[in-house]
Amino acid sequence: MTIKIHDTNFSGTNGHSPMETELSAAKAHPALAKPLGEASTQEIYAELLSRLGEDPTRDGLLRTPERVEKSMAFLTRGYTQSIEEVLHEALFDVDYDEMVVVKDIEFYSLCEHHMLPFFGRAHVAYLPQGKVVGLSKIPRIVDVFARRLQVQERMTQQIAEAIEDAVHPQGVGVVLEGQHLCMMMRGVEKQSSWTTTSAMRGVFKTQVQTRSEFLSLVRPVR
Ligand SMILES: Nc1nc2c(ncn2[C@@H]2O[C@H](COP(=O)(O)OP(=O)(O)OP(=O)(O)O)[C@@H](O)[C@H]2O)c(=O)[nH]1
Ligand SMILES: [Zn+2]
Repeated sequence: MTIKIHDTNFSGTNGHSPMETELSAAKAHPALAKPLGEASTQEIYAELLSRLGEDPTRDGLLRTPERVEKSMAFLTRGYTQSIEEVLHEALFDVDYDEMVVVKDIEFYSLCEHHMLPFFGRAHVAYLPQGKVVGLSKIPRIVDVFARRLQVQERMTQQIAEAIEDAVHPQGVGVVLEGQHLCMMMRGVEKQSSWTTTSAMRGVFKTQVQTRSEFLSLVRPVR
């Protein structure tokens, strides 16, 4: 099964800034009957292990809260990064007006509904008009948005917006193909379904030929 969602029009902004994240984290969640007070993140993970029926004091689990805290910080490090930092001024004035395509960029993200991984490949293209971006910065932009709690549609749009804002090209095309563990190891338990999302901007939206060239170059296989 493949779900294709094209030109989705999510109103999401460019993710949350660290400041916004702090603010929203400070609000009490309805599931929290009592404030957690001074509990540290590691204490909360230890408590979680206990509530799952485990013994957090057994040898194998003793350092698990510490490891999970570190691992979650890595998996969500996009909240502490900005596109400006990542670009690091790697924008160059180059007189090249043919399509630039970086395809098969692997990504790993976490779905915001279950906090389970979804992962796959991103294909990114743009048609410059006087400015190009350092090639490595394109996968870096993908990672800034992947390393947050996401839905695939919003992530697709955020990547397109970031490229658009950085190089003001004639157009941008982004296709993401992902597999969601929340649909594989739980829930509907479908092992072979891939979700394809796309965001087409500028001439990638208005010119069928440009869009077709992009899609034929990336040839999503599924
Ligand atoms: N559109 C979209 N949906 C997603 C994404 N990741 C996970 N989901 C879906 O989010 C939905 C959450 O649905 P709910 O009914 O609230 O949660 P649930 O009971 O756990 O749903 P099931 O997964 O069907 O068991 C599910 O349909 C997931 O497949 C994503 O990136 N985009
Ligand atoms: Zn999910």
